Amino acid sequence: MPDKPNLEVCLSPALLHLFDTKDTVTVIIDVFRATSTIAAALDNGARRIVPVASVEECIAIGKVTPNSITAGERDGKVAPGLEYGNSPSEYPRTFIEGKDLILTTTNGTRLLHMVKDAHTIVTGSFPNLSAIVEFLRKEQRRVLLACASWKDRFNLEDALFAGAVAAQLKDEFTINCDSAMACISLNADSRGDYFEYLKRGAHYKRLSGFGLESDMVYCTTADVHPVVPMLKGGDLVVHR
Ligand SMILES: O=C(O)[C@H](CS(=O)(=O)O)OP(=O)(O)O
Repeated sequence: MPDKPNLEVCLSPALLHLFDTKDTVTVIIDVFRATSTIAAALDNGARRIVPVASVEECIAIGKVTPNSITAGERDGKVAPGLEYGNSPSEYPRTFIEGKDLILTTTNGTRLLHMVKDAHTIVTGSFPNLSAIVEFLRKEQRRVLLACASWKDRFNLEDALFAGAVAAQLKDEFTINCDSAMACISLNADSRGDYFEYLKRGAHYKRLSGFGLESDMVYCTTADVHPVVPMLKGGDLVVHR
């Protein structure tokens, strides 16, 4: 019987250099809120998402891209010069269908640009949890679950999502990685009530200070946007 592929979890972009991303399927995870917003916008019909590192680049690309909107935040608030923010509820089908979303965020889009040599890069969040699990199951390739964390510091929500994925795949993959095991334990501790569990987290407290509790309810609701956002030629598009 062939060996089961490895599954590992990287808990912060600051630790990424310790992992071999070559030929992996790397799942970028930024539950609050970038990868949840990406799942929402693509499932609601965005043509593509262009993830960019800086606000300046976002504005410049927006200017030359027809039917596009510029969006993103810095430190949780809409960045000056951009039209929209990083909230999944800002992108219903009635608004985003057929448009290009040029997006820059503090943590999520930064990590997307850091992974260079993966075989495939996709983005994961609770709204597309089962779609990601099914995709990884079918791919049968080495997996890195990469947490965007918060400014390089460990965060509970990305680790919990990594645990929710790893727990479902643990019999089909080899897990010889303590961070993956720790994430699986977090997932068991949560008993599937992701929102309640994450209320204790620093990121929840910071974003609720901006009145963003409803966003966090959205971002912890499983399987409402069953898409696999995949990086192709620098854009995120729905994998079909
Ligand atoms: O908008 C968000 O949810 C965060 C903002 S902050 O870094 O927590 O202030 O950005 P993201 O890149 O989506 O983590």
